[in-house]
Amino acid sequence: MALKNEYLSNLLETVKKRNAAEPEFIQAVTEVLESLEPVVEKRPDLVEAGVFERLVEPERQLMFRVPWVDDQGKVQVNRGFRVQFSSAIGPYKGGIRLHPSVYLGIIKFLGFEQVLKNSLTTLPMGGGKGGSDFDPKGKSDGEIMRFCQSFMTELYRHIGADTDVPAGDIGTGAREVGYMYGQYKRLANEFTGILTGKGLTYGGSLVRTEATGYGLCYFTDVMLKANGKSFEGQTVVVSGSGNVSIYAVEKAVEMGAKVVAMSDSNGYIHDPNGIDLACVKQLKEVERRRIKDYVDTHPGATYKEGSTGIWTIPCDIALPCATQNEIDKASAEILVKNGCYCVSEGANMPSTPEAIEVYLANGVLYGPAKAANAGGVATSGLEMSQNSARLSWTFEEVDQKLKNIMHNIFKNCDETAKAYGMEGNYMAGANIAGFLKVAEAMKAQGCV
Ligand SMILES: NC(=O)C1=CN([C@@H]2O[C@H](COP(=O)(O)OP(=O)(O)OC[C@H]3O[C@@H](n4cnc5c(N)ncnc54)[C@H](OP(=O)(O)O)[C@@H]3O)[C@@H](O)[C@H]2O)C=CC1
Ligand SMILES: O=C(O)CCC(=O)C(=O)O
Repeated sequence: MALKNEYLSNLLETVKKRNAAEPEFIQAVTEVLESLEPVVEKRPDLVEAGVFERLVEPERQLMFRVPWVDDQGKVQVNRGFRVQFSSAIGPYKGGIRLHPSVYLGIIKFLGFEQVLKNSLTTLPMGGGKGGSDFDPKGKSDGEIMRFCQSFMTELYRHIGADTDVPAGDIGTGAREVGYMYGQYKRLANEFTGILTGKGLTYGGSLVRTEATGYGLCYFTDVMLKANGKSFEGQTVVVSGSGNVSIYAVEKAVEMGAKVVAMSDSNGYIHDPNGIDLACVKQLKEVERRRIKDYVDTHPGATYKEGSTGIWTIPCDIALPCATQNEIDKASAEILVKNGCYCVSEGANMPSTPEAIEVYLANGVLYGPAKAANAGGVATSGLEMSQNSARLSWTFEEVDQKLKNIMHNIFKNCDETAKAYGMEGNYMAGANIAGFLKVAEAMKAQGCV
């Protein structure tokens, strides 16, 4: 879809020129600017205040050397990033991705998405993202610890409980957060909530581990019900087998669905009897093995190489929970042909623009990532509140708050889409609603 509004079209051209080598960032900005066309018509005051130009330029981008020593005594050097995108509505907030594909463009697209996502949660959090091209796969515990300590040795001077609060993302789980927290504490000589996703023994929140996957299902459930459907008795495919995927499967099954497939970056398993989640948890969370090992103990299941083949498995509901652009146009068409009527995104930007066009053209219920996967960062916000108040809420308390937040996000996306004449287009609703809160704050705070 080409931008019709000349002002936004010119702005997008500038973004493309300035960030020419960052296709993921351009993709994320293009989608949002397309959704914001009706806002430009209605809100000339925001154009006057230069909000749109400022929204697409990060407040600060940090890049740094991360030297560490491997188990052979050899010095290794990785590149670290933190993009502090927007502090309009609160301290920068967003995860840290450790994956060999990480470069500035990936961190910028994730930081940009995070600004609008965090706004949708209604909690006071700005947007940021960090990471490194470090590959945790195959590394020993000692190597992971030395890397995390070195990463934090530079990052610590840029973050703080009221400045910037990182968390986990791909490749960064409880173990990595623990090592980073320990190093921060040692360098800063203070025990404050500068990271979320912490262990329960040192300031973490109950439900944070489950939050993104559970939140995805709470959002999807309310979206389905608003359209006369539910998870009950439905066949579901969930890509990935990491943190988001595992807890999305757990909650979808609890809500009555049958999940028949999961994947990792090497391939996917299909278990027509329903995935045995206890086995996946043991393989992935405890033993850190590959998903293909599942079939060794489940003869009724099959394994195939190549992660995108998972979308050829017939399903009613697809929950992409692995990585960006994992569903392209061809995969989206296969999903629709096989009867899939709902795609709800646990991963960040897992659908290409062409795939989204296929969903919208075929009336697929589409839950966009920045709304559907906001439960993780929302619960991080709840962890920050508990840390500030120096108390801990029960599992039930946090879970209920998470559920309320996800239901409100859906309501906000739904009502905003209707108000702008795009009923049922939750992507437009999410982009506009997320933007408006940030935009009002930016306007109120002047040209900064
Ligand atoms: N953790 C959180 O709270 C939140 C995460 N997200 C998003 O959810 C997604 C998953 O994150 P999370 O579960 O935390 O990460 P994990 O590292 O726990 O798991 C990632 C999963 O995705 C797979 N994967 C990663 N890269 C690729 C790739 N290029 N192709 C195919 N599969 C891949 C991994 O397989 P393998 O093991 O082979 O690499 C693994 O199964 C990401 O997009 C993340 O940004 C969004 C909101 C919050
Ligand atoms: O919990 C957080 O702060 C970050 C979660 C995250 O990285 C995301 O929402 O993509």
